[in-house]
Amino acid sequence: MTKLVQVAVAILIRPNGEYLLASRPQGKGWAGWWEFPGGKIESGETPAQALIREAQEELGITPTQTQPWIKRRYDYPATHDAEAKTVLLHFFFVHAWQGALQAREGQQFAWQHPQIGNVTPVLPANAPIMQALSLPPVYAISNVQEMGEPTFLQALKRQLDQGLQLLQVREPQLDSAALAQLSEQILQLCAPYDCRCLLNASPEQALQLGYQGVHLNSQRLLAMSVKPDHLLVGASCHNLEQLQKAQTLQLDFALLSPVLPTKSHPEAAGMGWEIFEDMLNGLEIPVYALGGMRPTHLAQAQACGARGIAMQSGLWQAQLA
Ligand SMILES: Nc1nc2c([nH]c(=O)n2[C@@H]2O[C@H](COP(=O)(O)OP(=O)(O)OP(=O)(O)O)[C@@H](O)[C@H]2O)c(=O)[nH]1
Ligand SMILES: [Mg+2]
Repeated sequence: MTKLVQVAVAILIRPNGEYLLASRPQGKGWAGWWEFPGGKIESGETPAQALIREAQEELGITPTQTQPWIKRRYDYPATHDAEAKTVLLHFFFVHAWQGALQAREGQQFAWQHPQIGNVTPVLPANAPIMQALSLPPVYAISNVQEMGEPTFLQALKRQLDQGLQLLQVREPQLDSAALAQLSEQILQLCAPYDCRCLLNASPEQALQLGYQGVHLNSQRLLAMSVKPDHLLVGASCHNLEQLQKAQTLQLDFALLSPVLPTKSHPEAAGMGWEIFEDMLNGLEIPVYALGGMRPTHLAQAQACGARGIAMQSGLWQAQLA
């Protein structure tokens, strides 16, 4: 049996989503590969304590604002410069720190744009983490049906000004002419911003109306056999079977709902955070929590391993409060 190594990993992240990678120094296994700063948890240490110590030792900084994220297990084979081992990686976001970055182990640093990583090779255990980081923490869902078009468009503009980067247009009440007209307005409003829009419909409809992505409901997900080309693809899931299907198809992300009870689906009880966390354990596809979410739930969702939260009324209402 290979040994299990527990590791604390620091994702230094800037408000615009850029994150820091470092090259593994000569003399360590997998030298030259890119990784997040971090290292082995010593006996008697919590993962959060190890995170601070490793940041001080490797980077000369002290994290002041941290947030636990995904835990990930990975089996490394033996290589020319390292023995076989299984790692349990405890990823943390580090949003703020004291001190200036220093390469205390002779490593190189590279800040990465979330959608345009430009250093390779990155340690293989990190591939799903980079996929998740290419998506923003908040996924908005439109609500023209309840708010009316002018109020919704105003609220959308305010969210775009505040940095919204991912939007699902979901208006099943509209006929195709009304949907085309609304889509044109939304896409025009979003165009100057760094915000990707997905249509909740078929991939053909999404492409035809000029969207960058499609959001599949669970029925469309189950009927699909290959990921549609040329689109960012998300899917709504309500159980493990659907999550696994989304992962097998290599979709870009999934939603899992309902986590908490919600006004839009009053008949459904929420699964709660514990079951939500269990369902995400071991999955590689990025997942957003949906159902009763408000902006204040983000840290809780991420501590369960989610990429972030998806919100409909919780988002548009938050800014009116
Ligand atoms: N730091 C770090 N380690 C990672 C990442 N991804 C990943 O699989 N690992 C693995 O986790 C383990 C961390 O070990 P490390 O070499 O950084 O440990 P350390 O800083 O305590 O140094 P040491 O070698 O002096 O004990 C390695 O097996 C490494 O391959 C990552 O993004 N960052
Ligand atoms: Mg290290």
